[in-house]
Amino acid sequence: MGVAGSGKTTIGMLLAARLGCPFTDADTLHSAANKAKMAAGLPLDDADRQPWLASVRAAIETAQRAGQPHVFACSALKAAYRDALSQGDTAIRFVFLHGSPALLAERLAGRSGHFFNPALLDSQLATLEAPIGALQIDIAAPPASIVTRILAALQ
Ligand SMILES: Nc1ncnc2c1ncn2[C@@H]1O[C@H](COP(=O)(O)OP(=O)(O)OP(=O)(O)O)[C@@H](O)[C@H]1O
Ligand SMILES: O=C(O)[C@H](O)[C@@H](O)[C@H](O)[C@H](O)CO
Repeated sequence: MGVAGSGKTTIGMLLAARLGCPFTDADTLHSAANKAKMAAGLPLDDADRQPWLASVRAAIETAQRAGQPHVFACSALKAAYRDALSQGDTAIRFVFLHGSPALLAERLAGRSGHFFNPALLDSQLATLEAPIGALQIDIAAPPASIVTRILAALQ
């Protein structure tokens, strides 16, 4: 979890590869309307996110039925969103990727071919409710070392 540009896709894919398990990016579950809204520079609100989070929760339940580890990348910015995703299941671990606004803006500016409008970073940071008790990882390090840290902490 984390705001746009924090590396959820990059780190999540690498983590899943290291775990030898599937990876799901919640970005692939957004409706066309949500993607168009973000591309137009408008932040999603609770009502926009509700059906999307329900889809992510459904994907989590499918993964649980498969009975193997699964890595999800999802912004999950508010505590209520994380509650909707985990439904109190403590086996679902959240990894919070956090970094300075300047580094996040630099990462978003360096990325192309993505529907997310970098101008929305401020709203992402304003919406973010940092999780208490979750594993918190500084995104300044290279991806491989971030993944090594996450693996060590999750064991
Ligand atoms: N630790 C890192 N070091 C250097 N570059 C990174 C790191 N993590 C991610 N990046 C780069 O930063 C950009 C944003 O990363 P990524 O797309 O994975 O973020 P994200 O959180 O999935 O974003 P979004 O929520 O908008 O999909 C990408 O260009 C990626 O290659
Ligand atoms: O909750 C949200 O506002 C959205 O999930 C965004 O965070 C984007 O999906 C993503 O970060 C950009 O690709």
